[in-house]
Amino acid sequence: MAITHPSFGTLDDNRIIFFDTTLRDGEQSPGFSMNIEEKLRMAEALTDLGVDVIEAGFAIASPGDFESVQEIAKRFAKDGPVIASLSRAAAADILRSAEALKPAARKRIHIVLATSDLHMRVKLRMSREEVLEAVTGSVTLGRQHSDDVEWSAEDGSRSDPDFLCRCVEAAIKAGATTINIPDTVGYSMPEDMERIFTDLRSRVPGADTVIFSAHNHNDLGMAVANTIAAIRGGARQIESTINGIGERAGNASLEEVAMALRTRRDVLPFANTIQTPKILRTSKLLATITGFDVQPNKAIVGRNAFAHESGIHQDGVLKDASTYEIMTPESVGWSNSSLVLGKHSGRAAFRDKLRSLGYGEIGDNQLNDAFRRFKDLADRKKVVYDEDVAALVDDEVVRGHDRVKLVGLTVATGLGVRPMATLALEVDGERRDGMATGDGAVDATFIAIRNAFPHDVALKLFAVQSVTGGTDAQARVTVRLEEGGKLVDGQGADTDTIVAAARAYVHALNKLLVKRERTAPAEFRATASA
Ligand SMILES: CC(=O)SCCNC(=O)CCNC(=O)[C@H](O)C(C)(C)COP(=O)(O)OP(=O)(O)OC[C@H]1O[C@@H](n2cnc3c(N)ncnc32)[C@H](O)[C@@H]1OP(=O)(O)O
Ligand SMILES: CC(C)C(=O)C(=O)O
Ligand SMILES: [Mg+2]
Repeated sequence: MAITHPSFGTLDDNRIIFFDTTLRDGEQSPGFSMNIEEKLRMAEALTDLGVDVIEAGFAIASPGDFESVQEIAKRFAKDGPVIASLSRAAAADILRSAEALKPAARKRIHIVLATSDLHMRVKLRMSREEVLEAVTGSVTLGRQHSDDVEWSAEDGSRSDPDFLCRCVEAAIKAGATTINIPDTVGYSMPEDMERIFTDLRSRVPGADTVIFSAHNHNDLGMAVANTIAAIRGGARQIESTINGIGERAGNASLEEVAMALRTRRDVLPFANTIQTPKILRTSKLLATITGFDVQPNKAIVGRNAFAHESGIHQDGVLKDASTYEIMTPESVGWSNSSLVLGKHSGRAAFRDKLRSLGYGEIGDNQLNDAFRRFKDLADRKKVVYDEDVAALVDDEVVRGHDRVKLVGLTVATGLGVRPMATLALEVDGERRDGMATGDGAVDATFIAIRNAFPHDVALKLFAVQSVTGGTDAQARVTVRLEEGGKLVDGQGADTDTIVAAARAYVHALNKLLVKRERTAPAEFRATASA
């Protein structure tokens, strides 16, 4: 049966709404925080990917979160996806979300309140009656600020079914237009999930006037299976994240749900707006921004997702790829461009490669900067692989607003020699030089950065990965810095591991500066500096 929704109009019963929470639940995982520019970049990529709703943040959580939601709302002031902000069942939270969302063309206030006996007793210290009153009060207030209100029953899957029905009924009566039943701690089995939605839809008065939504966590590795089960039970909105990032073991991964729906249309006859060929580049952009690659065997976007090494499989794939591939690599964005890039390639080939990798919308300035860096890389590397190009362009996009830039680095090192680094930074346009010796070339480089731009932080993680194979491969370095309990990750890629390390450190430093500014009291924010 078709349903009418304030943000989407009339929706066919087989239409699945993709609600992306990479920027909210995804960002809640340690080390995954993003600055405003990075969130805007991700929001644009998610829009390009075709998601229906972007949960941009939790407006009351910090001044920075408020600003991120507001900036994303401004970016989509004329059209675009529905922009959502999370709120507890508290007036201050709801008003803060409403304020941040004001500029958006389409907005959603998302209100959450736990309904399981455990959470109500231990965490909220509220009785069932108090929770019911809070559902009614908060959703009523939400509706005074937006036609589109989502109500979530935190820990819904572990809640008493009868009480959950009463809460959902109260939320619908107060005007909620989407009802989300999260499996907050990833406890459910698929059959539980299907039953929860079937029961609610058959038992709650008014259930046929709202959209039911599933939000599954992956603590037992069931998030995607549970999401599919929820759809079978009647959920028509699914909440997921790119690469499955999120609290603890993460959320259902958007790319896995989208490809399950596409690949198994025979048993899942549903429609959605996800442009699956854009999946890989969105996944890679997130990995570049956060500094965390997915594991090689990750479904859909892992390096090995379409790789075949054993002879029998290779023989099969050579005869007909469908013997061992249930979807084509191109359908999720792995390149099918036959052009091999190298030092003799020009702008046309570079642009073609970017298009085939899904970077259709890149601006001229970014293209020119990326092309310059590509030429520089091609001088040092025989073949520039797709992964190299993606690392290089994403690096360019992510670094666009940095206050501190690495402009020069020389390192002298060797057997029996104390390594020495000499470097130049540009800080807000002003050149600063630094020089230092250290226990190793990386140590010397990091001390030289601190000499050029004094700051007091702790290095918590230093990790090196190779972007492709071979001795001329680019190294991708991740650096985690800590300041006053705040953690940030920076990333850098280069054929020279020390240069990649310096880039990663400087990237982390820039994130820290943004974080410092975002959390400083308003009167200090204009003047905050290192
Ligand atoms: C399942 C989820 O993912 S929910 C979203 C989780 N995300 C986050 O928490 C990230 C952002 N959070 C924050 O920045 C902070 O926790 C804030 C700003 C929201 C609140 O900070 P504080 O005021 O210092 O409270 P603190 O975090 O210590 O405790 C949470 C309080 O909210 C209450 N609370 C928790 N959930 C809800 C809710 N849904 N509705 C109303 N109150 C709630 C708790 O009972 C607790 O209240 P108490 O201090 O009276 O015991
Ligand atoms: C805020 C809610 C939807 C949530 O993230 C959860 O319960 O996991
Ligand atoms: Mg969650």
